[in-house]
Amino acid sequence: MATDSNKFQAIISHCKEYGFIFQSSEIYDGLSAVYDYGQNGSELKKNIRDYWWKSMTQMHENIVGIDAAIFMHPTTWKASGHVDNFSDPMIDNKDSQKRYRVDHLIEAHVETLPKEEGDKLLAKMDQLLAKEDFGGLKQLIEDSKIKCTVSGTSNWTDVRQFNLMFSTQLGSVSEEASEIYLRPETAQGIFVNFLNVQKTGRLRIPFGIAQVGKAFRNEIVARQFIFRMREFEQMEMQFFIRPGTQKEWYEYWKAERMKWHLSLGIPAERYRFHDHVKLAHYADAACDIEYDFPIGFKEVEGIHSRTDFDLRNHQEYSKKKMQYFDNDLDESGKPYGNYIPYVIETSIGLDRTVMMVLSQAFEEEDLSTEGKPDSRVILKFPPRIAPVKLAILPLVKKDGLPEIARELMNECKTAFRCFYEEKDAIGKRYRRQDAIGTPFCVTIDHQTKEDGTVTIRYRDSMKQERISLKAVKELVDKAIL
Ligand SMILES: Nc1ncnc2c1ncn2[C@@H]1O[C@H](COP(=O)(O)OP(=O)(O)OP(=O)(O)O)[C@@H](O)[C@H]1O
Repeated sequence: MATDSNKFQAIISHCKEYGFIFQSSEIYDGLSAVYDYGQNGSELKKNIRDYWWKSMTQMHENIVGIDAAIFMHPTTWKASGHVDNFSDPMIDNKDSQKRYRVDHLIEAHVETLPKEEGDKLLAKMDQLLAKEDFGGLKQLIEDSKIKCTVSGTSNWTDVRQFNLMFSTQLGSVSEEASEIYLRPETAQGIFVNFLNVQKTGRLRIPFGIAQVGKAFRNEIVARQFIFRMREFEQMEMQFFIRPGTQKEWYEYWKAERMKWHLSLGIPAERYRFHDHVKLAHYADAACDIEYDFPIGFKEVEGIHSRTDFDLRNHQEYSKKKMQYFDNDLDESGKPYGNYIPYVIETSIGLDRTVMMVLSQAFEEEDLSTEGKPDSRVILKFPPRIAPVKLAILPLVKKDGLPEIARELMNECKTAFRCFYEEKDAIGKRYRRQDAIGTPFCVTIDHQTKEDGTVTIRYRDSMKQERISLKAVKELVDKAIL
């Protein structure tokens, strides 16, 4: 049985064993902080992505989706501030050559201290980070006698900024090639297309543009499975509003996004808001939605009031107008006229959401009865995001049972993902489905031939009942709505 402290490791092993997530290029000993999704992981991820997409676009008449390229004109990243600002303070240990993000190094040390002392240190660190006082941060690390985990020494370099963007060359001949970046966020693809979408879609403020796609960051501390990756997916939505209305829309989206999280069946006490004290260069208000992972409360989603920072800067750097004409009337009866819209952003990591859903769903149940030890590992996914919705299992491989099962398979597989299996005892087959989170199993047996009923077995309660073969599809359809 996994205790709380090793639940994280148990989830990682389970993900590998059941085809959810593998280390990238594992046969070459892997690539750090890069992961591949296997047959079940990619279905789970796709279902979460689809659920987010649908709740943003289909369920909001004033939000549309786009799919912008990963590569963008390099000036994009100057205008957005990423070339100058997208960096973290780092420090290297001279003996081990190991590089640390300063805040992570101090936070790890704080965990070894009594609470009061730790809190003081964190408060001091936050102050110095806010002032970008790198000399002060180095002093704090030295005064606190923080040691490198590899060399065990306190032989530190100065604290320096380290840009997190990956760059590469565009063009085949090296002299002509120009340096471009792999996007570190998807948001800028939305901003540069703001007018294209607004005009062609005849959209009126307030409206939103949503996008899902890969983002790349050269993260330094990268040892938390899919929580912090170098290549990951973001699901972002930029909501364009009239200047001066940002407070109410910020509150609206905070509430709306929390509703979405709760709709995943995760109880409210596993979430909390964390308001930012130190704001990013583009924001006038910001908070995170944090989930209680096995590694503690951590950010899953950010909600940011981005002002007109991005559009204004793109206007300045591109020399193209980024304005919207608002012909609604203000209080004095005049049209609001031309302005650069303000933006509220909701930005959620798809991979972190996968990790959240896995953390919430993973359970090891003790099913021992007197004298007979037994247990099962189960993933209690909400049916709508489970990789497989229905397992169809003929009791035996003969007597016409596989034929009936195949017929059911043909009826259901166009509507949702099913899994067909004839091999092994039925109990074993049920357990394998529990381990990948299949909410329903249906067994076709000899009685099916007589009265057209099947046994349906529910994953969470393990209860079984007989229902009509004809009712199976509708039952699953309803559960995944
Ligand atoms: N390296 C990463 N790996 C996986 N997901 C990430 C990573 N960086 C960011 N995300 C996801 O993208 C979302 C929005 O990105 P944002 O720039 O706000 O993150 P962040 O504040 O830099 O995150 P963190 O403080 O954890 O580095 C985050 O809430 C997170 O879910």
